[in-house]
Amino acid sequence: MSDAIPLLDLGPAFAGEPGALEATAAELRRICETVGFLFIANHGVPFELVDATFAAAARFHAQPLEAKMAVKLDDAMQGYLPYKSSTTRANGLVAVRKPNENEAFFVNPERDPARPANRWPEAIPEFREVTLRYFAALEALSMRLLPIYARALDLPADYFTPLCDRSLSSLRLTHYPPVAYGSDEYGIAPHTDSSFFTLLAQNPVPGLQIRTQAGEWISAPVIPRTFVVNTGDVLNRWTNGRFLSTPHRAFNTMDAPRYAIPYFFHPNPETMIEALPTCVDEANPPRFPAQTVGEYMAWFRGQNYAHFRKDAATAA
Ligand SMILES: O=C(O)CCC(=O)C(=O)O
Ligand SMILES: [Fe+2]
Repeated sequence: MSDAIPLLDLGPAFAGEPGALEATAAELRRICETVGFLFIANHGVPFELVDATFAAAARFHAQPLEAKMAVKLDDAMQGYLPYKSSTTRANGLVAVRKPNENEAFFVNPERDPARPANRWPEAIPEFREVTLRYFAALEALSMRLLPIYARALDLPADYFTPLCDRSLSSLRLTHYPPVAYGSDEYGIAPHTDSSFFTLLAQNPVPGLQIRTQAGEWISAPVIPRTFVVNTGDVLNRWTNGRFLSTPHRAFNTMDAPRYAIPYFFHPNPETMIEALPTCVDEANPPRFPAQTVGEYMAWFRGQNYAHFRKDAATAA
């Protein structure tokens, strides 16, 4: 099953080898149109930084509940999301009623002085430095990927760059304790991501499953030193449905804790998501209403995080 999720080697394109950008973009186009999930190799992110971030996630979640509640999720969607307090409602897939069997900590970028800064766990001084360094590395990788996505869509290589250079991306550090799952229970229930794309560092503990176009759930293989990349709903809408946003879910079936450190890359909040010029024509009219990224995210978060549901109801 492992070849069901293709592997894309970024080495030649990132090295600027002649013809490599176009060849890599053509391969990315094929994968995004048919699978929506891929592994990337030679991405340039130092492995020590990935390991250090997994360690930071473990250290954060090992704290007493009281210390975690001191940095509880705020209105800017940063901080601690307690165990079983999110339900994957905005999934468009299955009626999920039970909360996810995980807890998480969200880190946001700190570049916008108008937004409140992240709140950091006081007892772990290195946590801030490590997670912000990881955030910066994945943001840099995302910006390097944009020309490949642009060429995959027959757009000028720099098309997405000014639309994504002040993104409100977010890093999630999730803890899935070992549990016996009942019916309708998941580590994280079937969902698509809201992102442009998501970069998920290869997990030493398996547990991610993706739903193929044929409707079958398959387990993602463990390929050391890669990232899993998947198209999110924003790019699915932007491409008028051409790039798939593929459903996935995760469980922890081991006896030990499982951590995941997905980075959700988003365009700038004011970027308007309406069918890209190369994804729409007379025979293929726009399928989604034009919406800014900010508007779309507000809706998505209202659906999935209990904390935001009141706001969502008033906004609706
Ligand atoms: O735990 C994983 O491997 C995937 C997590 C995920 O899909 C998410 O947080 O959106
Ligand atoms: Fe996801």
